[in-house]
Amino acid sequence: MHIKVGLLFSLTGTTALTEKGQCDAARLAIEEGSHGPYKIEAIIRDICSDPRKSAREAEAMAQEGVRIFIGCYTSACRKAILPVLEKFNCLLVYPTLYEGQECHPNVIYTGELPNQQVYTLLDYLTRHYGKRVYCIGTDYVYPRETNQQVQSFLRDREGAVIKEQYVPFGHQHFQEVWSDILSQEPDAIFSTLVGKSIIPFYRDQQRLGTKLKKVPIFSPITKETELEAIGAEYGAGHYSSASYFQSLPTPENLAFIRRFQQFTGEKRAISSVMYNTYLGTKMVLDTIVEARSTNHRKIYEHMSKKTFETACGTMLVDTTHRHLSRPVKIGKSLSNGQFEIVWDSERNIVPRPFHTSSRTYTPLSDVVLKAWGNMSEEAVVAISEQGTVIYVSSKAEQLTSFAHGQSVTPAMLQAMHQTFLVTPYAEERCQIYLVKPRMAPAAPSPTASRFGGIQTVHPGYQRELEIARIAAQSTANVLILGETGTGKEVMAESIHRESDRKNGPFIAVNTALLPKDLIASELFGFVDGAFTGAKKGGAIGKFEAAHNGTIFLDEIGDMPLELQVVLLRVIESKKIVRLGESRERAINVRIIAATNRNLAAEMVANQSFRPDLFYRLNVLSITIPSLMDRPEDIEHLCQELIHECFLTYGDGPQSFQKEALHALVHHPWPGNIRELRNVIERAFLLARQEKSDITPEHLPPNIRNTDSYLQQPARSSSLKSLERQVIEQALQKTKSVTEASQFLGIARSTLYRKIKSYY
Ligand SMILES: Nc1ncnc2c1ncn2[C@@H]1O[C@H](COP(=O)(O)OP(=O)(O)OP(=O)(O)O)[C@@H](O)[C@H]1O
Repeated sequence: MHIKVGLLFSLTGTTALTEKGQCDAARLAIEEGSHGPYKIEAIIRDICSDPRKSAREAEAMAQEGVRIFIGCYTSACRKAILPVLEKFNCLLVYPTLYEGQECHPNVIYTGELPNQQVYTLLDYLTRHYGKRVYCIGTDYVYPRETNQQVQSFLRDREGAVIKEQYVPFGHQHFQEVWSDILSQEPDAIFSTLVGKSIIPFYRDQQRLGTKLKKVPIFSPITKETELEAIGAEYGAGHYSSASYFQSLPTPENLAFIRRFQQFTGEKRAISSVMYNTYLGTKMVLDTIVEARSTNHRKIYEHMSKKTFETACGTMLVDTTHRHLSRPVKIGKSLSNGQFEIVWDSERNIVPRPFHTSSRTYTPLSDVVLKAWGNMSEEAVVAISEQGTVIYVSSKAEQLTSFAHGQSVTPAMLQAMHQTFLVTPYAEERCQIYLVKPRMAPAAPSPTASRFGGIQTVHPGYQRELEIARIAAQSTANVLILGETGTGKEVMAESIHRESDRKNGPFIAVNTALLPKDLIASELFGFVDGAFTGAKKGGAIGKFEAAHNGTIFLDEIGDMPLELQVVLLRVIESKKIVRLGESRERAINVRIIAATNRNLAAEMVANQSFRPDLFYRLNVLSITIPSLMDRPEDIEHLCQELIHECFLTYGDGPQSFQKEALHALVHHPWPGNIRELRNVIERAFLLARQEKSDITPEHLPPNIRNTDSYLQQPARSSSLKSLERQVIEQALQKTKSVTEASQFLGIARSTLYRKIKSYY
């Protein structure tokens, strides 16, 4: 089958300097590929850097049956052909770095986006040269849009664009611009000049003397091809960023350079726009062969499931944004026209075509991180997408020796994970790590505290057990707080068993599991005919059933408001009224309530819990720490749980292999003891069948491999949840919203708004 591919490049015109090389790169990909049953014919049209000509040529080619286009260097040319792509159902491979803000269903973008290229460059610039930047660009959409992002990036880092200057396409005289730059004394220049203007701009700097030479030019555009045109001696000492540089020493790149130079018969410079064009053409042609289709939707569907091994690392098409997730490097130009790599992301940077703010945190988030860093037992480190430390708490500084502004390599991260217990929080533009020293798992020691069925060596939890002991000796209502699966019900039952009521009933009710309209009848009972469907003869409720004993109200935060009023009355009057009856019945019941939510914060946020009921229940409050916060308890819990399994099943393993226990102790256990229990029971049954001890092979892979942290999902997915935890802690530690807002260092109104957004 014959497929015509339209190559839309400027072979004349101001941007021909860059686009000729792109055209050659596309031709190489077409020539050297093996295209199965397809014969690929390249049709080349010179679009002369002219948007109207681009649209005319594209339309004419589409009428001749072209459905795949490659090229359109400037955004103006790309935008001009979009209606043609839509009209004829065509696909454009757009292989050029650009300003983003687009995700067109007929385009696949294989050039770099500002978040991949410009932010990395600016990050490097501000770290090495300063924060006052002079922007110079050609007057069209790419430079203007990009400079808005530069403005925002610098503003977020207390820097500034001291001037934005634009010149028309093809502008050649830069003396005035340079004297202006000289008078402004910037720390660096950010250039988005394209085409022929680049040559005099760089040359004039050299000519105008040594003072100017000291100001480095950072440009996403000026690469090997442009340096070749400028003259390498004029272009040394400046910076650019991209996935690809000709100087990359990978075998794939060396082979690519050889093939390219053989193909063109010239020993000429190769730059990233050329490689991105080669890559985009190859990706689309390989996909056409695989998908057996030239339909743009099918091509994208196939492409977005694949990874592509390239001369600069593995890349993949982002399934939502049609751009490439890619590694990025920063190069400093040398006097031989090549770039020395001075920074490498060493991992892919995901594409974010739509610019919001480059800022990693909102001001509140900064405060939250600081508050978290100050009050938490954990050390806190935040690392930007570009691999720079953007926040490090003082604890983290001591523990990890990371410093603010430092570049962190994957090897350094790996070392951190191996040395410490690390919980990663994936944030949109950064990773936050909560870091703790790995504690040697302590066997229950003489210092272990026991209360009912609970044993702990964790000092914080031991203090909570003291409160539980006081609760057992009193009749006060108790509120138990803790994440799901931490053992709130076990705690409630232990209080009951240790109290004078131990011979009375212990009745547990999970309000969240009851249908809303049945909670009242379940709790307070009902008489014959009280409501449609009511059981004949009526029934007593849980309160009456718990008479002279304890009622455990789990998930109390889910109780509807109207029932909270009734519960409050019951607590105050110590009497209940069955549904359908007016007679009051005296009851003697101790109430223990539990929740994994923050009732105090919910009261403030949306009044979904009555403060008077909260204070009635919260006479004594016990907080159960999550298992992640008390790893020293895990080993004895494992021993207890395996023993329990042994008693249940009558035979089976009674111990763990050392490696298995090590893996269990070092897992973060987001599901707490409930998850630990399930894992141990499963491992017990597998080992029992093999008549062996529990070994790592009996554990699920994510637990077995303690170093598999890179694959582990972050325990919490967003900074928002971290922020929420900090705010909840602040509300718990303080007596009012005003005090909490002072503690956090934010306005009271901001705190109210934040709380409202969580619930
Ligand atoms: N100290 C403990 N020793 C052994 N097993 C425990 C202990 N604490 C809790 N468990 C077990 O962990 C599981 C969860 O406990 P429990 O139901 O008390 O947690 P919870 O905090 O009330 O959970 P949820 O919030 O989901 O209601 C149960 O299987 C329980 O037997």
